[in-house]
Amino acid sequence: KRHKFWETQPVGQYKDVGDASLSEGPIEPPTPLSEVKQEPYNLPNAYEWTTCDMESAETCDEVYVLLKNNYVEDDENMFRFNYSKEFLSWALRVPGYYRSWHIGVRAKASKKLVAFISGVPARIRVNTEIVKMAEINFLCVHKKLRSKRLAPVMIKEVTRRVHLENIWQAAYTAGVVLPTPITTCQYWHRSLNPKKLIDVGFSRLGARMTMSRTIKLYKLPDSPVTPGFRKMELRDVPAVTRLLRNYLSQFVVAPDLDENDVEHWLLPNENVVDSFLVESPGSHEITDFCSFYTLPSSILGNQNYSILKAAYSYYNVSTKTSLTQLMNDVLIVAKQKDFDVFNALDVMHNENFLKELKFGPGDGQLHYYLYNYRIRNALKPSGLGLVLL
Ligand SMILES: COc1cccc(CC(=N)NC(=O)c2cccnc2OC2CCNCC2)c1
Repeated sequence: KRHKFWETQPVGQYKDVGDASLSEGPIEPPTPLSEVKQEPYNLPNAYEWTTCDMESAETCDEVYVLLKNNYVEDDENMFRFNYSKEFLSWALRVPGYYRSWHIGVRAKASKKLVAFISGVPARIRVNTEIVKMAEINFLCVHKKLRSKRLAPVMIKEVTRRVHLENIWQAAYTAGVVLPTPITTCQYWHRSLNPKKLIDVGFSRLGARMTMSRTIKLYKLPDSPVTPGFRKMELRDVPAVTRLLRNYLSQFVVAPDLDENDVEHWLLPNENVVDSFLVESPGSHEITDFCSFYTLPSSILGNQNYSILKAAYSYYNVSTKTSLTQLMNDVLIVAKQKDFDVFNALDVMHNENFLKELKFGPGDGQLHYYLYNYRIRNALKPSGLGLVLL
């Protein structure tokens, strides 16, 4: 497929795949800051750039409404991601963030926000190299402005602003294939409220299955079974950081998280992220960790329901409790919190529990990309230790 824009960018090109002569690392060297384009790229005349100050409740609400009405839908256009305002604030106001990387496009006449793209700084380890990167997310163009070729200019503008902060690599995901994925993940769903999922068309009643048989199939205990399983607290940050850093070191690509990052990304934050750990009752040693983030979806066109309450597997570490038992406890807690479905990608060691815990395969794939960084050997999803929101 022709990728007019992506063929001009420093990303792995299809023709490079398998070329062992190409070394791992940056594709292009950094540009001297004086040579980085100082002024913003040109937009079509009727539109203007705006920096979205996510600390302003009003601007945060504008971004929320734009995404709620125009962001990613599933392949059958039955659901649309409905990131909450508090989630967007958490996802964008990260330790060391740059306000200039929260980029909007307004219609000059109406001043309405019609497009958005964001970047947040992250330290990502690729094999033994720790690389400062921008995590790019929430690229959204209003439905009425599609195919005006706004996305390429928004990607170039966020790239320019990232370069101005002397950062030359980025990480991003997409449901579509672009040049060239570092890995392609399958997503899986575990029903928690099968009756609602079938009613809204997310799931279908299995062949030779009745509704009551299906409800029984997905039934879970009322509370977690692992002794010492509890909610993470602020005092746990040092121990969880040690546990997580050690666990993530086995993957080819993973975030390089310090205590400050762990406090931001993994401390429980109501309706945004939930995290739990296992503290051995005797030794008080923290042996296991699990977490999920809250990302509801709008249900498009159903009489009885308007929101699908979905939990997304985040970072999980098992050193004493089996990963399967740990994740079953996470499912139990998600059900207690009235989630309808628990989603997971087949990254890290997730494939070891998916089938046993009655996850079903989703109907799509999520592709991971690095910008201006070549990885020599193709990565399996099990080699990926990075979960993007
Ligand atoms: C159920 O509502 C949906 C609303 C919009 C799209 C999709 C399908 C889909 N595209 N799902 C995923 O990308 C996905 C499935 C499992 C785990 N993480 C995922 O995506 C995350 C990470 C990438 N950014 C979006 C959220 C589902």
